[in-house]
Amino acid sequence: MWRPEPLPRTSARERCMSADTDLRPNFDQPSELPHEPIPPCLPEDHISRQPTLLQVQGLVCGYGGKGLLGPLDFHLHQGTFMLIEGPNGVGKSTLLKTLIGLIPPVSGRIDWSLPADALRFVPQTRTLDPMLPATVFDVLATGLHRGRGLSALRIRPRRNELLDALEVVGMAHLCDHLFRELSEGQKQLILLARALLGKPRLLLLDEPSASMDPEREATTIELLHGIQQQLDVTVMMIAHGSALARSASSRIMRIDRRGHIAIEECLKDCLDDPHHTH
Ligand SMILES: Nc1ncnc2c1ncn2[C@@H]1O[C@H](COP(=O)(O)OP(=O)(O)OP(=O)(O)O)[C@@H](O)[C@H]1O
Repeated sequence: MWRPEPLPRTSARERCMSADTDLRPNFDQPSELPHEPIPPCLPEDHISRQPTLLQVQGLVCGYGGKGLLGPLDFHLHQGTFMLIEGPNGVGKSTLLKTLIGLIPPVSGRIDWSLPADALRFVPQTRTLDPMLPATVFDVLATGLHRGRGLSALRIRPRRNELLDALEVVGMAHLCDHLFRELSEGQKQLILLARALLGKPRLLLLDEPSASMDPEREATTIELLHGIQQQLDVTVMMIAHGSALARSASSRIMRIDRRGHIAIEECLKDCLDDPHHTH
């Protein structure tokens, strides 16, 4: 199974376990990074030389033609770990869904320079049908279907391949359980395993660790960080005030209550955007 090697550092879990609630961001003020950020494994000038995967210009997101967020201008380089933070209801999920085409933009441009099949979206579990009559195996198997249309019905997933994917997130023992009977944190891990099955080049995650205990959150963010660093997968992730998520990030997008964004670069040499505040 496609998976990163364990990262050569051990203190991330401790950092998360000891994360001070004072590190929670104030969205009206630039917040400080945790004291000991996870050291980047890529050379510092690596990311800025990477191709641009996404260019967003004048994007206004919203519903029924009414703007909620924006206009936004930003870009995303391959290999970036971008964290999206902001108060409840400012439109973080709306932004991700607009970027992947689930919600039409009110106005503006979204230019992807990688195929749709190279993206994987990991939604919040509460957006799923709570009565979904499927096992974990069935849910995971749908990760092999993307972009195949009706021909996906002919796919016979190999059990070992799915078990390997579950093993990566520590959930192999739940393979034959009903998905709806899992805890929210377990469901989040299954959805992450499902996304990884597709060997994505870009992962978009909507609060992937929202329902996890601190230790599982630390393991999950370490896994995502390893995937980004070692497999060159770009990550865009929404998380609420997670010190560990911030320390794993190379860019942090903060959305304020007015629907404006500020982007903080966490590696000096990826300062590729002269306009930090948009
Ligand atoms: N389908 C929809 N139609 C109309 N309004 C919607 C729809 N979905 C979400 N909204 C509204 O858009 C606003 C932003 O929602 P969104 O879920 O993007 O916020 P968020 O920043 O991700 O919040 P949270 O941190 O609580 O998850 C909310 O006021 C929400 O009620």
